[in-house]
Amino acid sequence: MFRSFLVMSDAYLALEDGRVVEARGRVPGRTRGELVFTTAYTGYEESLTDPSYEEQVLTFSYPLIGNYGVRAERFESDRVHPRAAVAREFTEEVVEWLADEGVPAVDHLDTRDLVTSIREEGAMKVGIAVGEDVTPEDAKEELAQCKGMSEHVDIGAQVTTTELTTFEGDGDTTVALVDCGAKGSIVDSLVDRGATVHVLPYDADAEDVTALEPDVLFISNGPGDPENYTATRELVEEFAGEVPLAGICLGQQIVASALGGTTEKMAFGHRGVNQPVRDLQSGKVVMTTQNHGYTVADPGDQLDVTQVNVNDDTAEGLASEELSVITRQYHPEAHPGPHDSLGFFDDVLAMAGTEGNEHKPRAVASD
Ligand SMILES: NC(=O)CC[C@H](N)C(=O)O
Repeated sequence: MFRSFLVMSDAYLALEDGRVVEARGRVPGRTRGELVFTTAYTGYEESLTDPSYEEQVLTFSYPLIGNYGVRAERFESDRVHPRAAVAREFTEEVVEWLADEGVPAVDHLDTRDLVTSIREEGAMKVGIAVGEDVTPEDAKEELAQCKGMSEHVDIGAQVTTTELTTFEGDGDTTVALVDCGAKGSIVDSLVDRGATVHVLPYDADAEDVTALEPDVLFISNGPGDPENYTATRELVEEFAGEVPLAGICLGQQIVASALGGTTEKMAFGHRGVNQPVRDLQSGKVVMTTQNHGYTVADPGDQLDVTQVNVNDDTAEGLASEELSVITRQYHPEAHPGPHDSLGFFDDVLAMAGTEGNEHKPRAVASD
Protein backbone atom coordinates (compact mmCIF):
# COMPACT_ATOMS: atom_id res chain seq x y z
CA MET A 1 0.00 0.00 0.00
CA PHE A 2 2.78 2.41 0.94
CA ARG A 3 4.93 1.23 -1.88
CA SER A 4 2.63 2.52 -4.59
CA PHE A 5 2.44 5.82 -2.75
CA LEU A 6 6.21 6.14 -2.44
CA VAL A 7 7.15 4.93 -5.91
CA MET A 8 4.66 6.90 -7.96
CA SER A 9 5.21 6.46 -11.67
CA ASP A 10 5.27 9.42 -13.98
CA ALA A 11 4.50 7.46 -17.15
CA TYR A 12 1.78 4.99 -18.12
CA LEU A 13 1.17 2.97 -21.25
CA ALA A 14 -2.40 1.70 -21.64
CA LEU A 15 -2.37 -1.25 -24.02
CA GLU A 16 -5.24 -2.45 -26.17
CA ASP A 17 -5.10 -5.81 -24.35
CA GLY A 18 -6.24 -4.07 -21.14
CA ARG A 19 -2.89 -3.86 -19.37
CA VAL A 20 -1.42 -0.64 -18.03
CA VAL A 21 2.38 -0.63 -17.93
CA GLU A 22 4.29 1.78 -15.70
CA ALA A 23 7.49 3.43 -16.88
CA ARG A 24 9.85 6.29 -16.20
CA GLY A 25 8.89 9.47 -18.03
CA ARG A 26 11.73 11.01 -20.05
CA VAL A 27 9.84 13.46 -22.27
CA PRO A 28 6.40 14.53 -21.01
CA GLY A 29 3.23 14.55 -23.06
CA ARG A 30 0.13 12.58 -23.90
CA THR A 31 -0.20 10.64 -27.11
CA ARG A 32 -1.41 7.47 -28.81
CA GLY A 33 -0.55 5.25 -31.74
CA GLU A 34 0.04 1.74 -33.00
CA LEU A 35 2.55 -0.01 -30.74
CA VAL A 36 5.29 -1.71 -32.77
CA PHE A 37 8.85 -2.85 -32.12
CA THR A 38 12.13 -2.88 -33.99
CA THR A 39 14.92 -5.33 -33.25
CA ALA A 40 17.57 -3.09 -34.83
CA TYR A 41 20.56 -2.63 -32.52
CA THR A 42 21.85 0.45 -34.35
CA GLY A 43 20.22 3.16 -36.42
CA TYR A 44 17.96 4.81 -33.86
CA GLU A 45 18.40 8.22 -35.54
CA GLU A 46 17.42 6.79 -38.92
CA SER A 47 14.46 4.86 -37.49
CA LEU A 48 13.13 7.80 -35.50
CA THR A 49 13.25 10.04 -38.60
CA ASP A 50 11.78 7.41 -40.98
CA PRO A 51 8.38 8.78 -42.11
CA SER A 52 7.03 5.20 -42.30
CA TYR A 53 6.67 5.30 -38.48
CA GLU A 54 4.08 8.13 -38.59
CA GLU A 55 1.20 7.40 -36.14
CA GLN A 56 3.13 4.56 -34.50
CA VAL A 57 4.78 4.22 -31.10
CA LEU A 58 8.21 2.74 -31.60
CA THR A 59 9.61 0.31 -29.04
CA PHE A 60 13.29 -0.56 -29.32
CA SER A 61 14.02 -4.13 -28.23
CA TYR A 62 17.73 -3.29 -28.02
CA PRO A 63 18.18 -2.15 -24.41
CA LEU A 64 20.36 0.96 -24.72
CA ILE A 65 19.42 3.63 -27.24
CA GLY A 66 21.66 6.62 -27.85
CA ASN A 67 25.11 5.20 -27.14
CA TYR A 68 26.77 6.87 -30.14
CA GLY A 69 25.04 10.26 -29.96
CA VAL A 70 22.68 12.12 -32.25
CA ARG A 71 23.88 13.53 -35.57
CA ALA A 72 21.58 15.29 -38.03
CA GLU A 73 23.55 13.93 -41.00
CA ARG A 74 22.09 10.53 -40.18
CA PHE A 75 18.47 11.70 -40.25
CA GLU A 76 16.19 10.32 -42.96
CA SER A 77 13.81 13.31 -42.91
CA ASP A 78 13.48 16.66 -41.16
CA ARG A 79 11.60 15.47 -38.08
CA VAL A 80 10.87 12.58 -35.73
CA HIS A 81 7.85 10.60 -36.94
CA PRO A 82 6.82 8.07 -34.28
CA ARG A 83 4.25 9.53 -31.86
CA ALA A 84 6.37 8.31 -28.93
CA ALA A 85 9.55 6.35 -28.27
CA VAL A 86 9.97 3.45 -25.82
CA ALA A 87 13.21 1.77 -24.70
CA ARG A 88 14.73 0.06 -21.71
CA GLU A 89 17.13 3.02 -21.41
CA PHE A 90 17.54 6.22 -23.43
CA THR A 91 20.69 8.31 -23.11
CA GLU A 92 20.42 11.98 -22.15
CA GLU A 93 21.34 13.06 -25.67
CA VAL A 94 18.44 11.17 -27.23
CA VAL A 95 16.09 12.47 -24.54
CA GLU A 96 17.17 16.05 -25.30
CA TRP A 97 16.59 15.50 -29.00
CA LEU A 98 13.12 14.00 -28.45
CA ALA A 99 12.28 16.82 -26.03
CA ASP A 100 13.26 19.39 -28.68
CA GLU A 101 11.00 17.57 -31.10
CA GLY A 102 8.15 17.39 -28.58
CA VAL A 103 7.95 13.60 -28.84
CA PRO A 104 7.06 11.81 -25.58
CA ALA A 105 9.54 9.18 -24.45
CA VAL A 106 9.57 6.57 -21.69
CA ASP A 107 12.13 4.08 -20.41
CA HIS A 108 12.87 1.88 -17.37
CA LEU A 109 10.19 -0.64 -18.27
CA ASP A 110 10.52 -4.28 -19.27
CA THR A 111 10.68 -3.98 -23.06
CA ARG A 112 11.22 -7.75 -23.33
CA ASP A 113 7.74 -8.21 -21.90
CA LEU A 114 6.26 -5.56 -24.18
CA VAL A 115 7.84 -7.10 -27.28
CA THR A 116 6.63 -10.56 -26.27
CA SER A 117 3.07 -9.21 -25.94
CA ILE A 118 3.25 -7.61 -29.40
CA ARG A 119 4.60 -10.84 -30.88
CA GLU A 120 1.82 -12.89 -29.29
CA GLU A 121 -1.11 -10.50 -29.70
CA GLY A 122 0.02 -8.46 -32.73
CA ALA A 123 0.68 -4.76 -33.13
CA MET A 124 -1.85 -3.04 -30.88
CA LYS A 125 -3.15 0.39 -30.01
CA VAL A 126 -1.53 2.18 -27.08
CA GLY A 127 -2.33 5.32 -25.13
CA ILE A 128 0.57 7.05 -23.34
CA ALA A 129 0.61 9.66 -20.58
CA VAL A 130 3.91 11.07 -19.30
CA GLY A 131 4.35 13.83 -16.72
CA GLU A 132 4.36 14.58 -13.02
CA ASP A 133 0.62 14.47 -12.46
CA VAL A 134 -0.50 11.83 -14.93
CA THR A 135 -2.63 8.84 -13.96
CA PRO A 136 -3.35 5.47 -15.60
CA GLU A 137 -6.75 6.95 -16.51
CA ASP A 138 -5.02 9.58 -18.68
CA ALA A 139 -3.30 6.84 -20.65
CA LYS A 140 -6.59 4.98 -21.01
CA GLU A 141 -8.28 8.12 -22.32
CA GLU A 142 -5.59 8.38 -24.99
CA LEU A 143 -6.10 4.71 -25.86
CA ALA A 144 -9.86 5.25 -26.23
CA GLN A 145 -9.17 7.89 -28.89
CA CYS A 146 -6.57 5.86 -30.77
CA LYS A 147 -7.41 5.00 -34.37
CA GLY A 148 -6.42 1.76 -36.08
CA MET A 149 -3.67 2.16 -38.70
CA SER A 150 -6.04 1.67 -41.64
CA GLU A 151 -8.35 4.37 -40.28
CA HIS A 152 -5.71 7.02 -41.00
CA VAL A 153 -7.16 7.40 -44.47
CA ASP A 154 -5.06 10.38 -45.61
CA ILE A 155 -1.83 9.66 -43.77
CA GLY A 156 0.22 10.40 -46.90
CA ALA A 157 -0.68 14.09 -46.53
CA GLN A 158 1.13 14.17 -43.17
CA VAL A 159 4.49 13.12 -44.61
CA THR A 160 4.69 14.08 -48.29
CA THR A 161 6.45 17.01 -49.91
CA THR A 162 3.91 19.63 -50.92
CA GLU A 163 5.81 20.82 -53.96
CA LEU A 164 7.98 19.36 -56.64
CA THR A 165 11.63 19.25 -55.58
CA THR A 166 14.50 18.26 -57.85
CA PHE A 167 17.84 16.66 -56.95
CA GLU A 168 20.25 16.84 -59.87
CA GLY A 169 22.43 13.88 -60.77
CA ASP A 170 25.15 13.92 -63.40
CA GLY A 171 23.91 11.00 -65.49
CA ASP A 172 21.18 10.52 -68.05
CA THR A 173 18.34 8.97 -66.05
CA THR A 174 15.32 10.97 -64.89
CA VAL A 175 13.38 9.49 -61.99
CA ALA A 176 9.93 10.68 -60.88
CA LEU A 177 9.82 9.70 -57.20
CA VAL A 178 6.32 9.83 -55.70
CA ASP A 179 6.84 10.88 -52.10
CA CYS A 180 4.51 8.95 -49.82
CA GLY A 181 6.99 9.57 -46.99
CA ALA A 182 10.30 8.88 -48.74
CA LYS A 183 13.47 8.27 -46.75
CA GLY A 184 16.28 10.63 -47.77
CA SER A 185 18.56 7.68 -48.48
CA ILE A 186 16.37 6.59 -51.40
CA VAL A 187 16.97 9.93 -53.11
CA ASP A 188 20.69 9.75 -52.21
CA SER A 189 21.02 6.21 -53.57
CA LEU A 190 19.60 7.31 -56.93
CA VAL A 191 21.53 10.60 -57.16
CA ASP A 192 24.76 8.78 -56.19
CA ARG A 193 24.23 6.72 -59.33
CA GLY A 194 23.83 9.80 -61.51
CA ALA A 195 20.03 9.95 -61.67
CA THR A 196 18.18 13.24 -61.52
CA VAL A 197 15.35 12.73 -59.05
CA HIS A 198 12.15 14.76 -59.15
CA VAL A 199 10.31 14.31 -55.86
CA LEU A 200 6.54 14.68 -56.34
CA PRO A 201 3.67 14.96 -53.83
CA TYR A 202 1.92 11.66 -53.04
CA ASP A 203 -1.25 12.87 -54.78
CA ALA A 204 0.46 13.99 -58.00
CA ASP A 205 -1.61 13.34 -61.11
CA ALA A 206 -0.70 11.89 -64.50
CA GLU A 207 -0.04 15.32 -66.01
CA ASP A 208 2.47 16.17 -63.27
CA VAL A 209 4.37 12.97 -64.05
CA THR A 210 4.18 13.28 -67.84
CA ALA A 211 5.58 16.82 -67.67
CA LEU A 212 8.80 15.42 -66.20
CA GLU A 213 9.31 12.86 -69.01
CA PRO A 214 10.66 10.32 -66.51
CA ASP A 215 12.61 7.19 -67.41
CA VAL A 216 11.34 5.57 -64.20
CA LEU A 217 8.28 6.14 -62.02
CA PHE A 218 9.36 5.26 -58.48
CA ILE A 219 6.91 4.86 -55.58
CA SER A 220 8.48 5.48 -52.17
CA ASN A 221 8.10 3.91 -48.76
CA GLY A 222 5.61 5.48 -46.39
CA PRO A 223 3.27 5.04 -43.42
CA GLY A 224 -0.11 3.39 -43.07
CA ASP A 225 -2.29 1.13 -45.15
CA PRO A 226 -1.36 0.95 -48.86
CA GLU A 227 -5.06 0.66 -49.79
CA ASN A 228 -5.55 4.27 -48.67
CA TYR A 229 -3.20 5.69 -51.32
CA THR A 230 -5.82 6.05 -54.08
CA ALA A 231 -4.11 8.78 -56.14
CA THR A 232 -0.76 6.97 -56.11
CA ARG A 233 -2.42 3.71 -57.16
CA GLU A 234 -4.08 5.50 -60.08
CA LEU A 235 -0.68 6.77 -61.24
CA VAL A 236 0.66 3.22 -61.31
CA GLU A 237 -2.40 2.03 -63.27
CA GLU A 238 -1.94 4.90 -65.71
CA PHE A 239 1.77 4.42 -66.39
CA ALA A 240 2.20 0.64 -66.13
CA GLY A 241 3.57 -0.60 -69.44
CA GLU A 242 4.36 3.00 -70.53
CA VAL A 243 7.14 3.93 -68.10
CA PRO A 244 9.32 1.48 -66.08
CA LEU A 245 8.08 1.21 -62.49
CA ALA A 246 9.96 0.74 -59.23
CA GLY A 247 8.83 0.70 -55.61
CA ILE A 248 10.15 0.25 -52.10
CA CYS A 249 8.09 -1.07 -49.17
CA LEU A 250 4.79 0.88 -49.32
CA GLY A 251 5.78 1.37 -52.98
CA GLN A 252 5.80 -2.39 -53.60
CA GLN A 253 2.40 -2.72 -51.88
CA ILE A 254 0.84 0.11 -53.94
CA VAL A 255 2.27 -1.25 -57.21
CA ALA A 256 0.91 -4.73 -56.46
CA SER A 257 -2.48 -3.40 -55.43
CA ALA A 258 -2.72 -1.23 -58.58
CA LEU A 259 -1.80 -4.12 -60.88
CA GLY A 260 -4.42 -6.57 -59.64
CA GLY A 261 -2.80 -7.89 -56.46
CA THR A 262 -3.96 -7.72 -52.85
CA THR A 263 -2.36 -6.58 -49.59
CA GLU A 264 -3.06 -7.54 -45.99
CA LYS A 265 -2.03 -6.57 -42.48
CA MET A 266 0.55 -8.77 -40.77
CA ALA A 267 0.30 -9.72 -37.10
CA PHE A 268 3.27 -7.66 -35.92
CA GLY A 269 5.22 -6.99 -39.11
CA HIS A 270 8.94 -6.94 -39.80
CA ARG A 271 11.08 -4.22 -38.24
CA GLY A 272 14.80 -4.69 -37.88
CA VAL A 273 18.08 -4.93 -39.74
CA ASN A 274 18.61 -8.69 -40.02
CA GLN A 275 15.68 -10.01 -42.03
CA PRO A 276 16.89 -12.79 -44.39
CA VAL A 277 15.61 -12.62 -47.97
CA ARG A 278 16.09 -15.29 -50.65
CA ASP A 279 16.26 -14.47 -54.33
CA LEU A 280 14.32 -17.24 -56.04
CA GLN A 281 16.36 -17.21 -59.23
CA SER A 282 19.89 -17.18 -57.81
CA GLY A 283 19.08 -18.88 -54.50
CA LYS A 284 21.22 -16.26 -52.80
CA VAL A 285 20.17 -15.00 -49.35
CA VAL A 286 20.86 -11.43 -48.27
CA MET A 287 20.31 -9.67 -44.95
CA THR A 288 17.93 -6.75 -45.21
CA THR A 289 16.53 -3.80 -43.33
CA GLN A 290 12.78 -3.85 -42.89
CA ASN A 291 9.98 -1.74 -41.47
CA HIS A 292 6.51 -2.80 -42.50
CA GLY A 293 3.23 -3.98 -41.03
CA TYR A 294 1.40 -4.77 -44.28
CA THR A 295 2.41 -7.22 -46.97
CA VAL A 296 1.46 -8.28 -50.49
CA ALA A 297 -0.82 -11.30 -50.01
CA ASP A 298 -1.31 -12.01 -53.72
CA PRO A 299 0.75 -10.32 -56.45
CA GLY A 300 -2.02 -10.78 -59.06
CA ASP A 301 -1.53 -12.12 -62.60
CA GLN A 302 0.81 -9.46 -63.93
CA LEU A 303 3.61 -9.64 -61.35
CA ASP A 304 5.92 -12.48 -60.32
CA VAL A 305 7.30 -12.97 -56.82
CA THR A 306 11.09 -12.91 -57.29
CA GLN A 307 12.26 -12.81 -53.66
CA VAL A 308 10.82 -14.18 -50.40
CA ASN A 309 11.42 -13.77 -46.69
CA VAL A 310 13.25 -16.84 -45.36
CA ASN A 311 11.41 -16.66 -42.02
CA ASP A 312 7.81 -16.54 -43.22
CA ASP A 313 7.83 -16.78 -47.02
CA THR A 314 6.18 -13.37 -47.54
CA ALA A 315 6.81 -11.55 -50.84
CA GLU A 316 9.99 -9.46 -50.67
CA GLY A 317 10.49 -8.73 -54.35
CA LEU A 318 8.11 -8.47 -57.31
CA ALA A 319 8.79 -8.03 -61.01
CA SER A 320 7.28 -8.00 -64.45
CA GLU A 321 9.60 -8.21 -67.43
CA GLU A 322 6.78 -7.36 -69.80
CA LEU A 323 5.72 -4.21 -67.95
CA SER A 324 9.27 -3.30 -66.73
CA VAL A 325 8.51 -3.38 -63.00
CA ILE A 326 10.78 -4.15 -60.05
CA THR A 327 9.89 -3.62 -56.42
CA ARG A 328 11.20 -4.52 -52.96
CA GLN A 329 9.32 -4.96 -49.69
CA TYR A 330 12.51 -4.36 -47.70
CA HIS A 331 14.72 -1.26 -47.73
CA PRO A 332 17.64 -1.65 -50.17
CA GLU A 333 18.80 1.88 -49.30
CA ALA A 334 19.57 0.57 -45.77
CA HIS A 335 20.16 3.44 -43.28
CA PRO A 336 20.11 1.75 -40.92
CA GLY A 337 21.19 -1.72 -41.83
CA PRO A 338 23.29 -3.86 -44.10
CA HIS A 339 24.20 -2.70 -47.60
CA ASP A 340 23.79 -6.13 -49.22
CA SER A 341 20.95 -5.06 -51.48
CA LEU A 342 22.08 -1.62 -52.70
CA GLY A 343 22.38 -3.23 -56.15
CA PHE A 344 18.61 -2.77 -56.47
CA PHE A 345 19.22 0.84 -57.50
CA ASP A 346 21.61 -0.28 -60.25
CA ASP A 347 18.90 -2.70 -61.43
CA VAL A 348 16.32 0.10 -61.48
CA LEU A 349 18.57 2.33 -63.59
CA ALA A 350 19.43 -0.59 -65.88
CA MET A 351 15.70 -1.21 -66.34
CA ALA A 352 15.32 2.43 -67.38
CA GLY A 353 17.64 1.67 -70.28
CA THR A 354 19.45 4.99 -70.01
CA GLU A 355 23.20 5.27 -70.18
CA GLY A 356 25.89 7.40 -68.63
CA ASN A 357 25.15 6.85 -64.96
CA GLU A 358 28.25 6.31 -62.97
CA HIS A 359 27.96 4.97 -59.45
CA LYS A 360 29.78 7.22 -57.00
CA PRO A 361 29.25 5.91 -53.48
CA ARG A 362 29.07 8.63 -50.84
CA ALA A 363 31.58 6.75 -48.71
CA VAL A 364 34.28 7.55 -51.26
CA ALA A 365 35.56 11.11 -50.95
CA SER A 366 35.33 13.01 -54.21
CA ASP A 367 38.54 14.64 -55.39
N1 LIG B 1 8.37 1.30 -44.67
C1 LIG B 1 7.22 1.33 -45.34
O1 LIG B 1 7.12 1.82 -46.47
C2 LIG B 1 6.02 0.78 -44.62
C3 LIG B 1 4.89 0.43 -45.54
C4 LIG B 1 3.55 0.27 -44.84
N2 LIG B 1 3.17 1.47 -44.16
C5 LIG B 1 3.60 -0.90 -43.89
O2 LIG B 1 3.62 -0.71 -42.70
O3 LIG B 1 3.63 -2.02 -44.33
